[in-house]
Amino acid sequence: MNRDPVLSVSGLSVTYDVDPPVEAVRDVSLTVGQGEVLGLAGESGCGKSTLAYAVQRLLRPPAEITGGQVVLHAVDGAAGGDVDLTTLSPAEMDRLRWDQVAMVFQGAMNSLNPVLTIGAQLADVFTRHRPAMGRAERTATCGALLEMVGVGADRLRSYPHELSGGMRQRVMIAMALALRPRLLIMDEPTTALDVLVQREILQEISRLREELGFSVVFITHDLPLLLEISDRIAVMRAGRVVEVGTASEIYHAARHEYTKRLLGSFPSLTGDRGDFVRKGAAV
Ligand SMILES: Nc1ncnc2c1ncn2[C@@H]1O[C@H](COP(=O)(O)OP(=O)(O)OP(=O)(O)O)[C@@H](O)[C@H]1O
Repeated sequence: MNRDPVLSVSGLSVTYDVDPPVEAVRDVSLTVGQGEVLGLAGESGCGKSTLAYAVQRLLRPPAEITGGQVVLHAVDGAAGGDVDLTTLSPAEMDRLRWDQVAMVFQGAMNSLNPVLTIGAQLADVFTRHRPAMGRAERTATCGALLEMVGVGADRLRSYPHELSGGMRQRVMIAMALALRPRLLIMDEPTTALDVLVQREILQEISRLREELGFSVVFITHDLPLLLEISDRIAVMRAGRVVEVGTASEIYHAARHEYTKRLLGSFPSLTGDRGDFVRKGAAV
């Protein structure tokens, strides 16, 4: 399936300037299509998170982008055109983050402020990014967001400790989707949750993506999970993308030795080969 690109990463490299330097991301090129779920797989330490943080320009020293571009494409040739995120000033990037590209990371649910209600924290996104929005509309929008992720508007006045981990992670997803970003980057968003809650949240993300049409970069070391939820999968190893293919290509016809080894390391994938690839996924 051909989709218009939302994001194109080309030749991106990131080094941690320590002694000796760590080249965490090496010459990575990837595109994410509109409405696509791109899975990013690879074992711990291969550079997945560094790549995600680089795209969002959230890296801090000693990390440094040493080359490449991260282009966010314009919607249908809209004013302003394509933007290379690596060239934006911090203030320009602040405006764009959340608004166009949002991120949910593994520990996100623990980053909610314990002394503020869920409603106040959601409202803060609008106060900062949509200052013209009136109070009543803000409250209504925050309530609708909580409904959308299955938490319920009656939780607006709850404090984080009154919600389960799964619910708090849903709140973080609501926050990430608040401004209707075009791209959602999720770095192990459900890893800390039990399997049932994880599954419910993944179904919710799939449903929301269909409803709202955003694209997703989904990062995890859990390849079976990626095979189920992704349209395409990029496999990373030691900072490089070694293979990109549709979920079906990766599952049935992996070309790279490392991908085959990675597939082989999940016993559930090497027994009777079930129907792992998501129904309706691009082949
Ligand atoms: N602050 C840092 N200073 C030096 N090296 C770092 C730093 N942060 C990460 N690295 C190194 O960069 C490489 C990539 O790390 P990264 O966290 O991006 O990998 P990952 O694939 O996301 O791993 P995980 O799944 O465990 O989070 C690793 O070799 C790691 O040790």
